[in-house]
Amino acid sequence: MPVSDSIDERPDSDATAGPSLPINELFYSLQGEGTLAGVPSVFVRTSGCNLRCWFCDSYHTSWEPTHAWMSLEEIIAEIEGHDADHVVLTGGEPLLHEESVDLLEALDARGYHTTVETNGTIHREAPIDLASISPKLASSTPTPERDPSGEMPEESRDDERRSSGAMNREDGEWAERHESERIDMEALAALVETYEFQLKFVVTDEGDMPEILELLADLREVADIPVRDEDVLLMPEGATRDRLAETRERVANLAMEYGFRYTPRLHVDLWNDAPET
Ligand SMILES: C[S@@+](CC[C@H](N)C(=O)[O-])C[C@H]1O[C@@H](n2cnc3c(N)ncnc32)[C@H](O)[C@@H]1O
Ligand SMILES: Nc1nc2[nH]cc(C(=O)O)c2c(=O)[nH]1
Ligand code: SF4
Ligand SMILES: [Mg+2]
Repeated sequence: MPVSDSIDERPDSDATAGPSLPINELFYSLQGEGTLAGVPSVFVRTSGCNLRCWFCDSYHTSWEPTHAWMSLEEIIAEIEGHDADHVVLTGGEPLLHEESVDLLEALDARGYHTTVETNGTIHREAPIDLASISPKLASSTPTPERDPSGEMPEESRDDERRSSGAMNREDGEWAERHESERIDMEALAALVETYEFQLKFVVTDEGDMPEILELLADLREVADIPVRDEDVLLMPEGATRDRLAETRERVANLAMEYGFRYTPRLHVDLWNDAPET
């Protein structure tokens, strides 16, 4: 299935109105993750993703995408309505959309610092100040066992999802495609070579570590710039406070053991899984 199938077409009436993007939410918050954690930022969340992580905390951009089409002018006007000089472009997978490049160029021209949150499978040339890359490990694959009635915390269950056509993790429909697309070493190397970057791995337990080490070894082999251990961040898996309470100390200990950084999920600590946070 082509990636664009997960997103409805741009409305005809917008065809002459210049570039637009499918926007799931746009809000002001603190950067919750990574080296810029705590920095007041405007978040622009595009809809649509080429992957389907079973744990995705942005379900309505991946498994069941919803959005409003917004022109770049409308997006920029909303961003300028907030008193921030950092913008985080996220998703879904924001680099699926070539119009994300237009948006980043417009933001750069206005002097904003831009972070792009990406799964690392797509490289585009754009004025990106920080590429926040989160390559997906095998433990993200939506196998039939990893479904909301299993490992997901109770409060993230959503009966509506089950009755909707999009709720197809149980039959493993996406497992194969996710598994084959989740790592693109060429795109990953191009991203780290082009941009200031951080590699932010979602970790549940020790079982994730061999794959991280292997991926880093492969990347260091092909990339023509150094990838330092301090560029590598371990982030506990958890879309809710309750789930993070189970994972974060274990992941913090793994960061110390392996000499990588730990990143909290400040927004989850502060606001749990509330939208627009
Ligand atoms: C929703 S994703 C959007 C950007 C891009 N698709 C990606 O995966 O990097 C934003 C960030 O949330 C992380 N994330 C998503 N669900 C998570 C969860 N349940 N626990 C921890 N991190 C999660 C992703 O790994 C990524 O770093
Ligand atoms: N506060 C806050 N910080 C974030 N950093 C990355 C996020 C994302 O979803 O990409 C995110 C988010 O959703 N909220
Ligand atoms: S790659 Fe990002 S947006 Fe896509 S399903 Fe995974 S966590 Fe969600
Ligand atoms: Mg988020």
